[in-house]
Amino acid sequence: MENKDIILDVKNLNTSFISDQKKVDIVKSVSFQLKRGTTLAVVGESGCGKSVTMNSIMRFLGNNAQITSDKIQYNALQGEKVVEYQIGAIKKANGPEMRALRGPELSMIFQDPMSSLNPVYKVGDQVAEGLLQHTKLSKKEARQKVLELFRKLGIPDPESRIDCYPHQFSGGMKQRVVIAIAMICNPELIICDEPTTALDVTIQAQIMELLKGLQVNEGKSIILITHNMGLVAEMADEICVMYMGRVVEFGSLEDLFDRTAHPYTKALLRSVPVLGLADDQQLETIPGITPNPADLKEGCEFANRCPDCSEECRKGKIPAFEISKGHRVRCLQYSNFPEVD
Ligand SMILES: Nc1ncnc2c1ncn2[C@@H]1O[C@H](COP(=O)(O)OP(=O)(O)OP(=O)(O)O)[C@@H](O)[C@H]1O
Repeated sequence: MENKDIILDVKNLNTSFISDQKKVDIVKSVSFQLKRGTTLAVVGESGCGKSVTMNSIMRFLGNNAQITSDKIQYNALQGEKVVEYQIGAIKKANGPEMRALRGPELSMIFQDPMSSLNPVYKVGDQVAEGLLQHTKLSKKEARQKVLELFRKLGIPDPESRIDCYPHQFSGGMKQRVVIAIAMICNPELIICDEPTTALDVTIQAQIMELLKGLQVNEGKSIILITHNMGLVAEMADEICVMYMGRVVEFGSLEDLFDRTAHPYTKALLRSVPVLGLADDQQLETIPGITPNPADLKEGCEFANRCPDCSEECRKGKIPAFEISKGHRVRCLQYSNFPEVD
Protein backbone atom coordinates (compact mmCIF):
# COMPACT_ATOMS: atom_id res chain seq x y z
CA MET A 1 0.00 0.00 0.00
CA GLU A 2 1.29 3.50 -0.86
CA ASN A 3 2.13 6.21 1.64
CA LYS A 4 -0.82 8.14 0.29
CA ASP A 5 -3.16 5.47 1.63
CA ILE A 6 -1.43 5.07 5.00
CA ILE A 7 -1.57 8.08 7.32
CA LEU A 8 0.35 6.57 10.24
CA ASP A 9 2.92 3.79 10.10
CA VAL A 10 4.27 2.54 13.42
CA LYS A 11 7.00 -0.12 13.49
CA ASN A 12 8.41 -1.73 16.58
CA LEU A 13 7.44 0.89 19.14
CA ASN A 14 8.72 0.21 22.66
CA THR A 15 8.02 2.34 25.71
CA SER A 16 9.44 1.77 29.17
CA PHE A 17 9.17 3.76 32.37
CA ILE A 18 11.98 4.19 34.81
CA SER A 19 10.91 4.34 38.42
CA ASP A 20 13.00 3.66 41.52
CA GLN A 21 15.92 2.99 39.15
CA LYS A 22 13.98 0.05 37.72
CA LYS A 23 12.93 -0.14 34.08
CA VAL A 24 9.46 -1.49 33.37
CA ASP A 25 8.55 -2.30 29.77
CA ILE A 26 5.00 -1.19 29.07
CA VAL A 27 4.69 -1.06 25.27
CA LYS A 28 6.49 -3.84 23.41
CA SER A 29 7.25 -4.11 19.70
CA VAL A 30 3.98 -2.45 18.70
CA SER A 31 3.52 -2.19 14.94
CA PHE A 32 0.42 -1.10 13.06
CA GLN A 33 -0.66 1.02 10.15
CA LEU A 34 -3.65 3.33 10.05
CA LYS A 35 -5.28 3.64 6.64
CA ARG A 36 -6.18 7.19 5.64
CA GLY A 37 -9.83 8.08 6.17
CA THR A 38 -10.59 5.07 8.37
CA THR A 39 -11.16 4.37 12.07
CA LEU A 40 -8.94 2.03 14.03
CA ALA A 41 -10.23 0.88 17.42
CA VAL A 42 -7.67 -0.06 20.05
CA VAL A 43 -9.05 -2.42 22.69
CA GLY A 44 -7.76 -4.46 25.62
CA GLU A 45 -8.10 -4.69 29.38
CA SER A 46 -7.25 -1.76 31.61
CA GLY A 47 -3.51 -1.23 31.93
CA CYS A 48 -2.55 -3.06 28.70
CA GLY A 49 -0.79 0.02 27.34
CA LYS A 50 -3.34 1.56 24.96
CA SER A 51 -2.93 5.11 26.25
CA VAL A 52 0.84 4.81 26.67
CA THR A 53 1.10 3.69 23.02
CA MET A 54 -0.83 6.74 21.80
CA ASN A 55 0.89 9.13 24.20
CA SER A 56 4.23 7.79 22.92
CA ILE A 57 3.21 8.63 19.35
CA MET A 58 2.02 12.11 20.39
CA ARG A 59 5.13 12.50 22.56
CA PHE A 60 3.06 13.43 25.61
CA LEU A 61 5.02 11.33 28.12
CA GLY A 62 7.25 12.72 30.85
CA ASN A 63 10.97 12.35 31.38
CA ASN A 64 10.69 8.94 33.05
CA ALA A 65 9.56 7.43 29.72
CA GLN A 66 12.01 5.82 27.31
CA ILE A 67 10.59 5.52 23.81
CA THR A 68 12.30 3.67 20.97
CA SER A 69 10.96 2.70 17.57
CA ASP A 70 12.09 1.62 14.12
CA LYS A 71 9.58 4.02 12.68
CA ILE A 72 6.73 6.34 13.62
CA GLN A 73 5.94 7.88 10.28
CA TYR A 74 3.14 10.35 9.71
CA ASN A 75 2.24 10.91 6.06
CA ALA A 76 0.68 14.32 5.48
CA LEU A 77 -1.23 14.78 2.26
CA GLN A 78 -0.64 18.20 0.71
CA GLY A 79 -2.71 18.28 -2.46
CA GLU A 80 -1.56 15.18 -4.37
CA LYS A 81 1.83 15.20 -2.65
CA VAL A 82 2.72 13.11 0.40
CA VAL A 83 5.04 14.71 2.95
CA GLU A 84 6.60 12.19 5.33
CA TYR A 85 7.29 13.14 8.95
CA GLN A 86 9.48 10.81 11.01
CA ILE A 87 7.97 11.45 14.44
CA GLY A 88 10.12 8.73 15.99
CA ALA A 89 13.27 10.63 15.03
CA ILE A 90 12.14 13.99 16.41
CA LYS A 91 14.42 14.75 19.35
CA LYS A 92 12.41 17.17 21.47
CA ALA A 93 8.94 16.16 22.63
CA ASN A 94 7.94 19.82 22.94
CA GLY A 95 10.22 21.34 20.34
CA PRO A 96 9.06 23.23 17.25
CA GLU A 97 8.82 20.13 15.02
CA MET A 98 6.37 18.33 17.29
CA ARG A 99 4.45 21.53 18.03
CA ALA A 100 4.00 22.14 14.29
CA LEU A 101 2.44 18.69 13.88
CA ARG A 102 0.23 18.68 16.98
CA GLY A 103 -2.91 20.62 16.13
CA PRO A 104 -2.77 21.04 12.37
CA GLU A 105 -1.97 17.38 11.59
CA LEU A 106 -2.52 15.18 14.64
CA SER A 107 -4.52 15.85 17.75
CA MET A 108 -5.79 13.97 20.74
CA ILE A 109 -9.07 14.03 22.66
CA PHE A 110 -8.80 12.82 26.24
CA GLN A 111 -11.25 10.99 28.45
CA ASP A 112 -11.84 13.57 31.13
CA PRO A 113 -12.86 17.00 29.84
CA MET A 114 -12.01 18.64 33.15
CA SER A 115 -8.36 17.69 32.89
CA SER A 116 -8.20 19.09 29.34
CA LEU A 117 -9.86 22.43 30.11
CA ASN A 118 -8.41 25.24 32.15
CA PRO A 119 -11.05 26.45 34.64
CA VAL A 120 -9.83 30.06 34.67
CA TYR A 121 -10.03 30.79 30.92
CA LYS A 122 -13.12 31.31 28.80
CA VAL A 123 -13.84 28.28 26.61
CA GLY A 124 -13.72 30.34 23.40
CA ASP A 125 -10.22 31.61 24.23
CA GLN A 126 -9.03 28.06 24.96
CA VAL A 127 -10.30 26.87 21.58
CA ALA A 128 -8.90 29.92 19.73
CA GLU A 129 -5.43 29.43 21.22
CA GLY A 130 -4.44 26.73 18.69
CA LEU A 131 -5.45 28.95 15.78
CA LEU A 132 -3.51 31.94 17.12
CA GLN A 133 -0.48 29.69 17.59
CA HIS A 134 -0.57 28.00 14.18
CA THR A 135 -2.02 30.63 11.84
CA LYS A 136 -1.71 34.35 11.19
CA LEU A 137 -5.40 34.96 11.93
CA SER A 138 -6.31 37.97 14.05
CA LYS A 139 -8.16 37.47 17.34
CA LYS A 140 -11.39 38.58 15.68
CA GLU A 141 -10.99 36.14 12.78
CA ALA A 142 -10.10 33.33 15.18
CA ARG A 143 -13.26 34.07 17.18
CA GLN A 144 -15.34 33.72 14.01
CA LYS A 145 -13.71 30.33 13.31
CA VAL A 146 -14.45 29.19 16.87
CA LEU A 147 -18.10 30.24 16.49
CA GLU A 148 -18.33 28.29 13.22
CA LEU A 149 -16.89 25.20 14.87
CA PHE A 150 -19.17 25.51 17.92
CA ARG A 151 -22.14 25.59 15.53
CA LYS A 152 -20.84 22.53 13.67
CA LEU A 153 -20.33 20.66 16.93
CA GLY A 154 -23.88 21.42 18.07
CA ILE A 155 -23.06 23.81 20.91
CA PRO A 156 -26.28 25.85 21.25
CA ASP A 157 -26.23 29.66 21.28
CA PRO A 158 -22.51 29.84 20.47
CA GLU A 159 -22.39 33.69 20.51
CA SER A 160 -23.03 33.75 24.23
CA ARG A 161 -21.49 30.37 25.14
CA ILE A 162 -18.13 31.30 23.65
CA ASP A 163 -17.49 33.68 26.58
CA CYS A 164 -18.46 31.20 29.30
CA TYR A 165 -16.08 29.39 31.63
CA PRO A 166 -15.88 25.55 31.67
CA HIS A 167 -17.88 25.24 34.94
CA GLN A 168 -20.85 26.86 33.20
CA PHE A 169 -21.02 23.93 30.75
CA SER A 170 -22.57 20.47 31.23
CA GLY A 171 -20.35 17.36 30.87
CA GLY A 172 -21.46 16.73 27.28
CA MET A 173 -20.94 20.39 26.29
CA LYS A 174 -17.51 20.45 27.97
CA GLN A 175 -16.51 17.39 25.92
CA ARG A 176 -17.66 19.22 22.77
CA VAL A 177 -15.35 22.07 23.74
CA VAL A 178 -12.50 19.55 24.16
CA ILE A 179 -13.31 18.21 20.70
CA ALA A 180 -13.34 21.79 19.39
CA ILE A 181 -9.84 22.35 20.82
CA ALA A 182 -8.68 19.18 19.05
CA MET A 183 -10.43 20.12 15.79
CA ILE A 184 -9.85 23.85 15.47
CA CYS A 185 -6.68 23.50 13.36
CA ASN A 186 -8.42 20.93 11.16
CA PRO A 187 -6.14 17.93 11.88
CA GLU A 188 -6.22 14.89 9.63
CA LEU A 189 -5.63 12.34 12.39
CA ILE A 190 -7.63 12.44 15.62
CA ILE A 191 -6.71 10.11 18.47
CA CYS A 192 -9.62 9.68 20.88
CA ASP A 193 -8.76 8.16 24.26
CA GLU A 194 -12.10 6.94 25.61
CA PRO A 195 -13.70 10.24 24.62
CA THR A 196 -17.12 9.51 26.07
CA THR A 197 -16.47 7.39 29.16
CA ALA A 198 -17.33 10.24 31.52
CA LEU A 199 -20.63 10.99 29.77
CA ASP A 200 -24.11 9.53 29.95
CA VAL A 201 -25.29 7.17 27.23
CA THR A 202 -27.31 9.58 25.05
CA ILE A 203 -24.54 12.20 25.05
CA GLN A 204 -22.04 9.42 24.29
CA ALA A 205 -24.04 8.48 21.21
CA GLN A 206 -24.20 12.13 20.04
CA ILE A 207 -20.45 12.66 20.45
CA MET A 208 -19.61 9.41 18.68
CA GLU A 209 -21.97 10.27 15.83
CA LEU A 210 -20.20 13.58 15.54
CA LEU A 211 -16.79 11.90 15.34
CA LYS A 212 -18.03 9.32 12.85
CA GLY A 213 -19.43 12.20 10.77
CA LEU A 214 -15.99 13.81 10.66
CA GLN A 215 -14.51 10.56 9.38
CA VAL A 216 -17.20 9.79 6.81
CA ASN A 217 -17.88 13.33 5.54
CA GLU A 218 -14.45 14.90 5.83
CA GLY A 219 -12.20 11.87 5.38
CA LYS A 220 -10.53 12.25 8.78
CA SER A 221 -8.58 9.32 10.20
CA ILE A 222 -9.44 8.27 13.73
CA ILE A 223 -7.84 6.09 16.38
CA LEU A 224 -10.38 5.24 19.05
CA ILE A 225 -9.29 3.77 22.37
CA THR A 226 -12.29 2.22 24.03
CA HIS A 227 -13.63 -0.55 26.27
CA ASN A 228 -17.02 -0.34 24.62
CA MET A 229 -17.36 -3.14 22.06
CA GLY A 230 -20.70 -1.74 20.90
CA LEU A 231 -18.88 1.44 19.88
CA VAL A 232 -16.18 -0.61 18.20
CA ALA A 233 -18.80 -2.47 16.15
CA GLU A 234 -20.38 0.83 15.07
CA MET A 235 -17.26 2.89 14.47
CA ALA A 236 -14.26 0.78 13.54
CA ASP A 237 -12.93 -0.32 10.19
CA GLU A 238 -10.04 -2.14 11.81
CA ILE A 239 -9.31 -3.31 15.35
CA CYS A 240 -6.06 -3.62 17.25
CA VAL A 241 -6.25 -5.86 20.33
CA MET A 242 -3.55 -5.26 22.94
CA TYR A 243 -2.52 -7.44 25.86
CA MET A 244 0.32 -6.60 28.26
CA GLY A 245 1.75 -3.98 25.92
CA ARG A 246 1.70 -6.11 22.77
CA VAL A 247 -0.58 -6.23 19.77
CA VAL A 248 -1.97 -9.77 20.00
CA GLU A 249 -4.47 -9.50 17.17
CA PHE A 250 -5.05 -6.98 14.39
CA GLY A 251 -7.57 -7.13 11.56
CA SER A 252 -10.73 -5.79 10.02
CA LEU A 253 -13.95 -5.54 12.02
CA GLU A 254 -15.17 -8.73 10.34
CA ASP A 255 -11.87 -10.56 11.01
CA LEU A 256 -12.06 -9.74 14.68
CA PHE A 257 -15.77 -10.30 15.29
CA ASP A 258 -16.55 -13.14 12.87
CA ARG A 259 -13.18 -14.89 12.59
CA THR A 260 -11.80 -14.19 16.07
CA ALA A 261 -8.47 -15.99 16.36
CA HIS A 262 -6.47 -15.13 19.49
CA PRO A 263 -7.64 -16.84 22.70
CA TYR A 264 -7.42 -13.45 24.46
CA THR A 265 -9.67 -11.72 21.91
CA LYS A 266 -12.14 -14.60 22.19
CA ALA A 267 -12.16 -14.22 25.97
CA LEU A 268 -12.46 -10.42 25.69
CA LEU A 269 -15.46 -10.68 23.37
CA ARG A 270 -17.13 -13.16 25.72
CA SER A 271 -16.61 -10.78 28.65
CA VAL A 272 -18.30 -7.65 27.27
CA PRO A 273 -21.74 -7.03 25.80
CA VAL A 274 -21.60 -6.75 22.01
CA LEU A 275 -24.42 -5.11 20.07
CA GLY A 276 -26.02 -7.38 17.53
CA LEU A 277 -25.44 -10.54 19.57
CA ALA A 278 -28.40 -12.36 21.02
CA ASP A 279 -30.06 -10.80 24.08
CA ASP A 280 -29.23 -13.92 26.04
CA GLN A 281 -25.47 -13.53 25.41
CA GLN A 282 -23.85 -14.93 28.55
CA LEU A 283 -21.03 -12.71 29.79
CA GLU A 284 -17.99 -14.48 31.19
CA THR A 285 -15.04 -13.10 33.10
CA ILE A 286 -11.54 -13.75 31.81
CA PRO A 287 -9.98 -16.20 34.32
CA GLY A 288 -6.87 -15.13 36.24
CA ILE A 289 -5.37 -11.67 36.51
CA THR A 290 -3.06 -9.67 34.28
CA PRO A 291 0.56 -10.29 35.31
CA ASN A 292 2.64 -7.53 36.85
CA PRO A 293 4.50 -5.81 33.98
CA ALA A 294 7.60 -5.57 36.20
CA ASP A 295 7.63 -9.31 36.76
CA LEU A 296 7.24 -10.99 33.37
CA LYS A 297 8.73 -14.25 32.21
CA GLU A 298 9.48 -15.31 28.63
CA GLY A 299 6.83 -16.71 26.29
CA CYS A 300 3.25 -15.58 25.77
CA GLU A 301 2.04 -13.19 28.44
CA PHE A 302 -1.47 -14.68 28.22
CA ALA A 303 -0.23 -18.26 28.79
CA ASN A 304 -1.35 -18.53 32.41
CA ARG A 305 -4.89 -17.48 31.54
CA CYS A 306 -5.19 -19.31 28.21
CA PRO A 307 -7.32 -22.46 27.81
CA ASP A 308 -5.23 -23.55 24.78
CA CYS A 309 -1.78 -23.03 26.30
CA SER A 310 0.97 -25.60 25.59
CA GLU A 311 4.54 -25.89 26.89
CA GLU A 312 5.87 -24.15 23.76
CA CYS A 313 3.85 -21.05 24.65
CA ARG A 314 6.02 -20.45 27.73
CA LYS A 315 9.28 -20.25 25.81
CA GLY A 316 11.08 -17.48 23.96
CA LYS A 317 9.40 -14.75 21.94
CA ILE A 318 6.03 -15.38 20.36
CA PRO A 319 5.86 -13.96 16.83
CA ALA A 320 2.78 -12.75 14.96
CA PHE A 321 1.39 -14.78 12.07
CA GLU A 322 -0.70 -13.51 9.18
CA ILE A 323 -3.65 -15.89 8.93
CA SER A 324 -5.37 -13.99 6.09
CA LYS A 325 -4.55 -10.70 4.36
CA GLY A 326 -4.14 -8.06 7.06
CA HIS A 327 -5.30 -10.37 9.89
CA ARG A 328 -2.37 -10.87 12.28
CA VAL A 329 -2.38 -13.04 15.38
CA ARG A 330 0.36 -13.45 17.98
CA CYS A 331 -0.31 -17.06 18.94
CA LEU A 332 1.54 -20.31 18.27
CA GLN A 333 -1.67 -22.10 17.26
CA TYR A 334 -1.22 -20.30 13.94
CA SER A 335 2.48 -21.04 13.43
CA ASN A 336 1.79 -22.77 10.11
CA PHE A 337 0.97 -19.30 8.68
CA PRO A 338 3.66 -16.81 7.56
CA GLU A 339 5.45 -14.95 10.34
CA VAL A 340 5.06 -11.18 10.04
CA ASP A 341 7.14 -9.58 12.80
N1 LIG B 1 3.89 7.96 33.55
C1 LIG B 1 3.91 6.68 33.91
N2 LIG B 1 4.88 6.21 34.71
C2 LIG B 1 4.93 4.90 35.08
N3 LIG B 1 4.02 3.98 34.67
C3 LIG B 1 3.02 4.39 33.87
C4 LIG B 1 2.90 5.76 33.45
N4 LIG B 1 1.80 5.88 32.65
C5 LIG B 1 1.26 4.64 32.58
N5 LIG B 1 1.97 3.75 33.31
C6 LIG B 1 1.69 2.31 33.45
O1 LIG B 1 1.60 1.76 32.16
C7 LIG B 1 0.62 0.72 32.13
C8 LIG B 1 -0.29 0.93 30.95
O2 LIG B 1 -1.09 2.09 31.18
P1 LIG B 1 -2.11 2.66 30.10
O3 LIG B 1 -2.70 3.90 30.68
O4 LIG B 1 -1.48 2.75 28.77
O5 LIG B 1 -3.20 1.52 30.05
P2 LIG B 1 -4.56 1.48 29.24
O6 LIG B 1 -4.55 0.22 28.44
O7 LIG B 1 -4.74 2.74 28.46
O8 LIG B 1 -5.59 1.37 30.42
P3 LIG B 1 -7.04 2.04 30.62
O9 LIG B 1 -7.93 1.28 29.70
O10 LIG B 1 -7.34 1.76 32.06
O11 LIG B 1 -6.93 3.49 30.30
C9 LIG B 1 -0.06 0.73 33.47
O12 LIG B 1 0.50 -0.34 34.24
C10 LIG B 1 0.32 2.06 34.06
O13 LIG B 1 0.41 1.98 35.45
